[in-house]
Amino acid sequence: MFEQKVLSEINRYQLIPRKSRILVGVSGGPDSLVLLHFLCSLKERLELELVVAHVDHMFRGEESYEDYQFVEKTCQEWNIPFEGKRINVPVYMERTGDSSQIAARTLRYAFFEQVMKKYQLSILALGHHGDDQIETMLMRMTRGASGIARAGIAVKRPFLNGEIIRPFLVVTKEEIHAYASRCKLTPRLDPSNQLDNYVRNRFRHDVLPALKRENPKVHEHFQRFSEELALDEQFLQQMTENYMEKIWLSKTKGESQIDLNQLLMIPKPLQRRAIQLILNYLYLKRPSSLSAVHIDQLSALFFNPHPSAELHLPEGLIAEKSYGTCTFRFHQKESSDYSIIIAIPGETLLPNGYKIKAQYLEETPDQAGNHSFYLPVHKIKLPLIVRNRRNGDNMIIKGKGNHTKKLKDIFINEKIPMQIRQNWPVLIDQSGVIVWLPGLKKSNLEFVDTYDEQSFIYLEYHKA
Ligand SMILES: Nc1ncnc2c1ncn2[C@@H]1O[C@H](COP(=O)(O)OP(=O)(O)OP(=O)(O)O)[C@@H](O)[C@H]1O
Repeated sequence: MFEQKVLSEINRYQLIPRKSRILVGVSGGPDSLVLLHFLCSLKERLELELVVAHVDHMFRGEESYEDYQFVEKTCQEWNIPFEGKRINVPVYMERTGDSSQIAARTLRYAFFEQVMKKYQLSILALGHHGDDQIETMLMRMTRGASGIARAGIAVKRPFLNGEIIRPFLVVTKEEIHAYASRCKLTPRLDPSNQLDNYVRNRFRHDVLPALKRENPKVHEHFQRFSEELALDEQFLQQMTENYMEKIWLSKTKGESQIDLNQLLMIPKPLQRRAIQLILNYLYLKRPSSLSAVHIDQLSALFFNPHPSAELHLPEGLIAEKSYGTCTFRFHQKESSDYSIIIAIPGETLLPNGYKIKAQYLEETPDQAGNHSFYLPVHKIKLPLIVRNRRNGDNMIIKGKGNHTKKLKDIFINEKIPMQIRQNWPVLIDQSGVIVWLPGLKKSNLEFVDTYDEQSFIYLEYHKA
């Protein structure tokens, strides 16, 4: 039974203590409308205080405003305080360059925060369910996530002074729909959920049905895997931290040093995590500019039998190995040559005072101008690297005929002054193919007009 399943999940994780003050995020769709209905049924017994928040992201004109009015009216009928906001997400996307999903999420959570403070609520309840969990985990693993990033959506996690809870992860979409029709609820349906141009929807329509045919309770196994993985990761992280005191020889702002023998002595699965912690410390507030490639490069340096070697990392960080120690220091290069791995997602600062912002996109993008670039992941070999120009550089220009052009000629045609050319960023992939001359010319690798691409990297070039 639906109710029993959800109640035992609530008890198991102690999601809703008696007298909880809860904000329910209600889009008007089946999941969150059923969640609200279900929580209302517990209201008296658990002496709950419920408030509803709804955000109209203004993606679908009047139709999305009808969702707003629907949720507002339902709350009036069910006698629950309602807080709604219409936010022009498309305008925000234009200003920040964020994808529609990231922008909508950021603004929605900001509004949730506001309402929770206003009513002094400590719990935010959301309607994610078991199918969402499977899709999320498959998408993350397909994209190559590692460590804790492979775990799915948490049943409960800290938020503000309280928690976000998701009591429906234990049930499927079908079970929610059955509850809705049993209780004669008439939720709104978001047409974007039916479209096939989001990666998530492709997993939903193509992959999920096959898994459910194999085992209708597959969501329970994914849920268990996610929870076990999160616990294992937490434990391994704690173990790694316990070793760090022995690994660090000195930690100062200018220069830090580690004991390589100590690092190589700890269990192998912890070594990678220790390197991650070292890099997090060295880069202070910049962990987003780090990628798995840097960890690979560092462990290659540490494990290399040669007693001394040097590795140049982003933002001028140099790792210098000498026998049993490795010293890290930041250094401004005298030579004007540079070569930096692009952080995805993240922002990479360039020596010419600009930056490249990169993120993965799930939906099929629109065309971009000269300061942004949509790169289908399957067309290149990661990592992406930005470097200055080298003798003999040439690229295949996007456009009629896809002809090859020397960078030298592009700079001359575009009248770029000599002294600026040397520092101009050139984006290449791992095999050295020139992908983009940011702000100047695009290669033929940019997404053109096919709608069946899997996943994109969206790059933007701005002043830092
Ligand atoms: N516009 C919104 N306003 C308020 N809460 C929202 C909104 N969009 C999503 N939520 C909350 O976040 C949860 C997950 O959102 P998501 O978009 O992944 O699910 P959904 O399939 O649209 O769910 P639903 O069937 O409730 O519309 C929803 O169940 C709901 O609790």
